[in-house]
Amino acid sequence: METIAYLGPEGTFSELAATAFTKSAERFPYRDIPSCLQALAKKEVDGAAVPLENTIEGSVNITLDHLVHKHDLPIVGELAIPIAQHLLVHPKNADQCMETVYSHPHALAQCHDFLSKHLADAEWMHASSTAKAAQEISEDSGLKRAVIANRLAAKKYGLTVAAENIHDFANNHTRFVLLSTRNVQEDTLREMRPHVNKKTTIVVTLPSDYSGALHQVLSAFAWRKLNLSKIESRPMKTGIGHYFFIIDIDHEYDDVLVPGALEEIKAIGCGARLLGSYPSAVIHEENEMESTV
Ligand SMILES: O=C(O)C(=O)C[C@]1(C(=O)O)C=C[C@@H](O)C=C1
Repeated sequence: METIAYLGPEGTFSELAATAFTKSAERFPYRDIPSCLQALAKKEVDGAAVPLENTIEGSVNITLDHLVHKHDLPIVGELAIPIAQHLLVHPKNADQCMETVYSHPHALAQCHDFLSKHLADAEWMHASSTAKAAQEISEDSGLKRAVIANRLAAKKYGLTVAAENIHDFANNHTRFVLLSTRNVQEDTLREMRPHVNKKTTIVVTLPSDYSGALHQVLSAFAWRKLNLSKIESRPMKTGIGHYFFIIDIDHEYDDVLVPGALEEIKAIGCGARLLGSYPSAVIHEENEMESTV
């Protein structure tokens, strides 16, 4: 893989994840997650690293929905990285009282307890990414804004860390997926961490709302002893009560078991689409991450 898209600007968690997936690829920042996926679909880049799920906040719906409704971009790798959130200020404002806290909505949500306790009177304002918030306050000390972002953004934009590790739960991780239309699985496997598992992600739609439909789908996995690590319903966007299911299977797409389960699901009238079968790894500690400064 030579080029990889990520949610920019430089210094986001997405850039940290893109670097952890592949150090050799040239990284290209995009303004939002749909633009990263669009860039890959239009072949402006070979890959895209996008967030899928956070320990505290749950699924990143914009990624899930665009992967299901708008594109056919295979997942070729998955990496969960530690998310340490810090409160950053412009060095000229180190001793000032801040009127606003600015960050990506997920970062603000991950620090809700801290904000309620220490910055309850400030306005909590959304930015397109943690690093975008950091970049903006670095350019104007008159803003009287604190941001929530990572240490990389603090270094990149010359900001002072006013409070460290302000996320509400210690084990804060975000799962990122690497998408690519190229067959890069072997490369990513080699570059990824030693503890690599194989996973398969599928999307299932039910033919109509009848009793036991989901039970029938799940039994196709149960009797094959295929463990599911996640099942989540999301709206089809066609009407209230219409859902699709994203299912993560703790197994590679082999010759027999997973294809057999998908055929069985289709035979009972459900839709089943493969989003990818890929290596999956976890980076537990922040000091295991490569810095990109
Ligand atoms: O704003 C960033 O730094 C991002 O990479 C986005 C994002 C997200 O979408 O959840 C990624 C990881 C963290 O959970 C916080 C924000």
